[in-house]
Amino acid sequence: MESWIGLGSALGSLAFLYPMVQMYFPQQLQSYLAEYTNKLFCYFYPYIQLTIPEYSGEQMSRSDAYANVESYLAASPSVLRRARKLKADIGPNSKKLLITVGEHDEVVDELAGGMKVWWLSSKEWPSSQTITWGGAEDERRYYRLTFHRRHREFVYGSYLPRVQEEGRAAAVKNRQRRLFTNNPSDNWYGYRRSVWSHMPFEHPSRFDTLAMDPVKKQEIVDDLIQFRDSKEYYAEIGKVWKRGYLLFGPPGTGKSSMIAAMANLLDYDVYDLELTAIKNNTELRKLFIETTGKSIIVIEDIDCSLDLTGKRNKEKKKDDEPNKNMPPGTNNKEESSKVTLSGLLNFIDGLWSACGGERIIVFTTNHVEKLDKALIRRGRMDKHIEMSYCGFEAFKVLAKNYLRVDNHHRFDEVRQLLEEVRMTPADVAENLMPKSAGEDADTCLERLVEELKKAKEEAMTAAAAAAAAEAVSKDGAVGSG
Ligand SMILES: Nc1ncnc2c1ncn2[C@@H]1O[C@H](COP(=O)(O)OP(=O)(O)OP(=O)(O)O)[C@@H](O)[C@H]1O
Ligand SMILES: [Mg+2]
Repeated sequence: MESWIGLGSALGSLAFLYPMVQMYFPQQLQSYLAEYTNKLFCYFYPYIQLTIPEYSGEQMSRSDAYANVESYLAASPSVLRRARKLKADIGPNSKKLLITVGEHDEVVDELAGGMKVWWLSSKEWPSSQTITWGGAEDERRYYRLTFHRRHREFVYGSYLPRVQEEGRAAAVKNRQRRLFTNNPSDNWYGYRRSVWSHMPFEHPSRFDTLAMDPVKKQEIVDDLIQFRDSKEYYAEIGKVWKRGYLLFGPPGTGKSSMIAAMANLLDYDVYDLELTAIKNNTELRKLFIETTGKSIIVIEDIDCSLDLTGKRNKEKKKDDEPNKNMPPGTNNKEESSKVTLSGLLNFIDGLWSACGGERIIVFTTNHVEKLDKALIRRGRMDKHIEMSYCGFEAFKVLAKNYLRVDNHHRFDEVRQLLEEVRMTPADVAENLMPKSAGEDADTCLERLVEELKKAKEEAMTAAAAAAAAEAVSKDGAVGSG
């Protein structure tokens, strides 16, 4: 079988005769010759060759199809075993060494039913003497797939889509996850500028280290996994494959930690969207379009983002009034963000998210009551999660995590106090963390109990003071009445 392919290549190399044919034969004879040579070629050579170049399109950007084949071959041990030349590289977004078929080598992929296809990894240099930036980009790498004509339907309809899908999945598994932050729009244009900056995402938070009610936690984990695995379901019901989460609660209750745990669970990238750095809805749209699938788009402290809440609207009105401290002619309106509620709603709704699926959008806030109802209605923010003060179950997770203890004689006391006092998981965690090598679980739990008692006393004193103030104001009201 391989000898047929060799023959094909040999016949292909007869192409050098073509200029001679052009020179000595009239036009019509030339086309006859071309047609019959082609027929003769097909008669002797029943194989089809399909080339997937590394760079394609007007922008000459790296082709996803090429990258997927590369990952597919790297993830197929039976194919790789037959390679004589291998190459190893850490790709732009990968965290592991990718070992795949080296250049000028050909491997065979044996499929069910004794069917075979051949992958050649190769490269060529452009014939024209054009000058380009950088040396390596001059080489044009490509994969060439060879298969028998009679397998054409199978290759186009099943094999190639499978190669792409498996390659993509392997690349996702191997990729270094990233944390993106939006650049100010003044930096968006020019050589190699981009709307997002990124760094490796290496936050250690996981669901098993997250302190919260275990039933609630399990419900969230199930919901996320259900979302991740529901590609077909979303397509079936005609819904964009996205889900919105609203995390609300006081500072230090684990909202940001929960987002990191979500990203780690699902293996998604995180886009941290700073709304105040965005000038208008058009910029917001551009940012969204430039996000990729398998990602969590986060807007932290949404109540502090301009124009979205009642309070901010009032502040905006104040901004619109002329500022006496600014020179005449300058407009402080320009300084304020013009991202509007409707812009943000469009951003979350189907309109712009139609450009791709598998995205989770998370808003966090300390003041859920301040948010516009339109923003957080179901369908936009599908799941509302309250992160609250530390309960006993949440404390047990922290004790296990920070002190490696499942049980302790102090636990009953802690349970009692946590029912009476409100303390955030961040504060509980801080008290549980050993401050020196000599501190053991006893010391840390004792410190926590002391702090809880202190907080209880403070709360009682504050309550008594508030009651006294109320009594005074009531007396005053009665007296004046
Ligand atoms: N529920 C929790 N489980 C485990 N650790 C927590 C939890 N809540 C807070 N912490 C600890 O406290 C620190 C601060 O928590 P985090 O940043 O997640 O709070 P937050 O709710 O996002 O606060 P803010 O509203 O101020 O942004 C974390 O680094 C983590 O160590
Ligand atoms: Mg936070």
